[in-house]
Amino acid sequence: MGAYFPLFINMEGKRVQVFGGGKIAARRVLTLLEFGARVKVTAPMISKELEKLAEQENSLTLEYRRYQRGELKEVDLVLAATCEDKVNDMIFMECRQKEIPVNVASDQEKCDFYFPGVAKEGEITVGVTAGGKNHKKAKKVTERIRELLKEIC
Ligand SMILES: C[C@@]1(CC(=O)O)C2=NC(=C\c3[nH]c(c(CCC(=O)O)c3CC(=O)O)Cc3[nH]c(c(CC(=O)O)c3CCC(=O)O)/C=C3\N/C(=C\2)[C@@H](CCC(=O)O)[C@]3(C)CC(=O)O)/[C@H]1CCC(=O)O
Ligand SMILES: NC(=O)c1ccc[n+]([C@@H]2O[C@H](COP(=O)([O-])OP(=O)(O)OC[C@H]3O[C@@H](n4cnc5c(N)ncnc54)[C@H](O)[C@@H]3O)[C@@H](O)[C@H]2O)c1
Repeated sequence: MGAYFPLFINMEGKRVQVFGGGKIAARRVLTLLEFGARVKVTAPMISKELEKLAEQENSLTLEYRRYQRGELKEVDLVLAATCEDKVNDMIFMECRQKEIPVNVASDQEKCDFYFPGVAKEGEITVGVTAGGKNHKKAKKVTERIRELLKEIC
């Protein structure tokens, strides 16, 4: 497959539901909040990092429970980031059925969009992807761009 086109989306007020409240969810929620999204995290166990963030951020709500099949409604975007591949698959299938854009962190084949590495400084925003072919390189390039933006912006 060819490279994915970097579409820049207005996230202001968009309703994002994130399943899973661990390391990956925390990293991505932090980014989404920076762009004005309204985020709901649903998971039986939620990290301290997210709990702290929820105390400071009105746009972040936490729900301490498991995903329930058929539950999705009034949501613009879904991230499946639980540690259970089967659960992520079920979330993916429900989103497909309801035509809700979905990203499954454990399976690049089940992503309507990839989550990029994000470097942001003032009005400049850069999104980085290696198209699912090299996550570590995407991370390295993002870190270098962050340094560069700090220097020149
Ligand atoms: C850019 C970044 C954004 C972010 O996540 O915030 C990102 N992955 C990052 C890091 C990273 N990811 C992984 C490792 C562990 C080391 C390794 O495996 O090499 C590390 C390195 C680390 O964390 O140090 C593991 C991993 N990742 C995916 C799978 C499943 C699969 O490939 O099928 C698995 C195996 C899971 C497992 O089996 O357990 C899938 C995806 N990860 C993506 C994005 C999407 C496009 C990827 C691309 O552009 O190439 C894509 C395709 C879909 C999506 O999730 O959107 C962020 C770097 C930026 C930053 O850190 O600033
Ligand atoms: N895309 C990426 O960049 C990337 C990188 C590393 C790992 N991963 C994948 O992302 C996923 C999450 O990784 P992590 O390190 O954040 O895991 P983690 O163990 O830190 O967190 C897992 C979370 O899933 C929740 N969970 C478990 N069952 C659930 C259910 N039925 N409903 C809702 N939530 C449920 C747990 O309560 C916990 O909050 C894994 O599948 C991992 O393979 C992706």
